[in-house]
Amino acid sequence: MIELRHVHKRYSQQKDVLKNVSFSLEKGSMTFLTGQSGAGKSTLLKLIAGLERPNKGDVVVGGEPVSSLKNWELPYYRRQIGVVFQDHQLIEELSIFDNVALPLRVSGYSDLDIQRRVISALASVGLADSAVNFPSQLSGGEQQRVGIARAVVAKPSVLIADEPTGNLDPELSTDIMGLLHRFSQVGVTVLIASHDIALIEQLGHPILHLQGGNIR
Ligand SMILES: Nc1ncnc2c1ncn2[C@@H]1O[C@H](COP(=O)(O)OP(=O)(O)OP(=O)(O)O)[C@@H](O)[C@H]1O
Repeated sequence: MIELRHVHKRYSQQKDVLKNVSFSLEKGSMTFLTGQSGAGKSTLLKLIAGLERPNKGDVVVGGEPVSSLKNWELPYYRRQIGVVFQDHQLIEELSIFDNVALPLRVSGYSDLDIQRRVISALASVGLADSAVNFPSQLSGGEQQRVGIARAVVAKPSVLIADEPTGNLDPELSTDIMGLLHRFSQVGVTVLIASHDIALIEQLGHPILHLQGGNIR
């Protein structure tokens, strides 16, 4: 489902961030990505999301050669990728409903479709009753759930999360990881960058460790 073949990445004149990285992830798998600060975790996620291009090698997602898509093709490709950030990046002035609806509105979905999908996405993260609230009325863990609802509302085939529990306490972190796992169980391929070694070792999913530009 996600395959990296001999991927190299460097930014401008810097040293290589990723050197000859190859791996593949099955559809419906859940995998963690670890590594020290600066190891290249976010860079690797951005390559999969089509937000950066490799200098060498191929990134293939769902059979699509992402690294060779033309710039005008990338926005269409990105619609199948859900992204969850550490700082959930909700818009304070918009209701929870409107925050989750945003990617659908940008993609031109009908109002009826938006209504149906947003309520279903909020229900999938246990927040169907919070649609009319605003972000500041929710706890940190609930706000992160809204971020996940927004990431899955367009039914992506891939969900990538960059430190999704970085600002949460251990109990809420376990909840969020459990929620992400539920999406993998219905066929979404999930890749999560995390520093939280203790938590991810306890969860028992495969771990890719980035060190010195390679997967160890
Ligand atoms: N847009 C950019 N331009 C130049 N250098 C960059 C850019 N993005 C990242 N880098 C550099 O690439 C390296 C890897 O960064 P990246 O953010 O991928 O690491 P990370 O493992 O996600 O780190 P952290 O855990 O601190 O978020 C770092 O040295 C960083 O400074």
